[in-house]
Amino acid sequence: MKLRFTKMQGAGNDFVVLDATQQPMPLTTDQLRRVADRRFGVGCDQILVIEAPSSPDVDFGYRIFNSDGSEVEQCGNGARCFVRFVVDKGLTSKRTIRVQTVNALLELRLREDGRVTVDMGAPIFDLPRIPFDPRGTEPKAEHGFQCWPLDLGDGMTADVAVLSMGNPHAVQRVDDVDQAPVGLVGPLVETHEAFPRRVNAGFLQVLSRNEVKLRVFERGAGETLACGTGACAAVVAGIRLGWLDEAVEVHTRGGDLRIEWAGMTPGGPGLDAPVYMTGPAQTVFEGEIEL
Ligand SMILES: N[C@@H](CCC[C@H](N)C(=O)O)C(=O)O
Repeated sequence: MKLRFTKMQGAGNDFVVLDATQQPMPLTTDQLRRVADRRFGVGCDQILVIEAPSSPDVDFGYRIFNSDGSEVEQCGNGARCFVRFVVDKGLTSKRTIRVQTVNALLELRLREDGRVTVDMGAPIFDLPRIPFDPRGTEPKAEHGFQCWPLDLGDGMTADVAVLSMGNPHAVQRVDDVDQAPVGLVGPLVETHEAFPRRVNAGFLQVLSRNEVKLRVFERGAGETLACGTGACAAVVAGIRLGWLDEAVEVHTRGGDLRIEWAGMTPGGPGLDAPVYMTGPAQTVFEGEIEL
């Protein structure tokens, strides 16, 4: 089977985008892994499949697969590439687009400057919905929000704030993100037994109340140059813990993202406020692969 694809990137988080709006594209886990493989395939962190809408309330369906072939609920950088793709391919003339993921409805807006703003919806703090099972551990509370001490074995521990942006995140604060042992600690957090569906592990360095550096060891993909939902989760956690203000520039290894959340703003909408993410989205090349 020949598969036409578009290679895209958003802040260095890279994607193979497949247009399944005309006909379904049911790829097996092995085929997804092959496409994502950087030596034997095209190479990417995630595969995005764009589908016809399942209801009149949305413009498109959108499925996301990690490079290990697992299907996931949400992908922030991917959502921005999604908009660029459907606009550039002429699949829509709209500039505000509604898409259905496996568990959420997203609203995406292509801006005049070419960047994309995504309404990522409200963060989820309810532990079973993340899902996170503290297994009897007591949390440490700061400003009414909690960090959970995870035992990582061999004398290692990590204090993580846990939340979902549609997909699960565990965020830990570090003094210097460039020196943080992301490759060692990331997989231990990702597969920790407290997270029954694994988790994305974020490492957050706070530079000021409006500026942070972030690295994320992603569930099912390893460390990526940027993670959009990871940036949303890290900023929301930082705001809830009293470290950050409402609008934050997030510097990742692949580029910058702007995250805004008014969930703790006095007189604001409260914890159900949506998170807004703005950042770049670019096509890199197009091609065909024989599977
Ligand atoms: N790169 C993404 C997140 C992709 C999914 C994630 N690895 C998961 O398993 O939840 C982003 O930009 O949000």
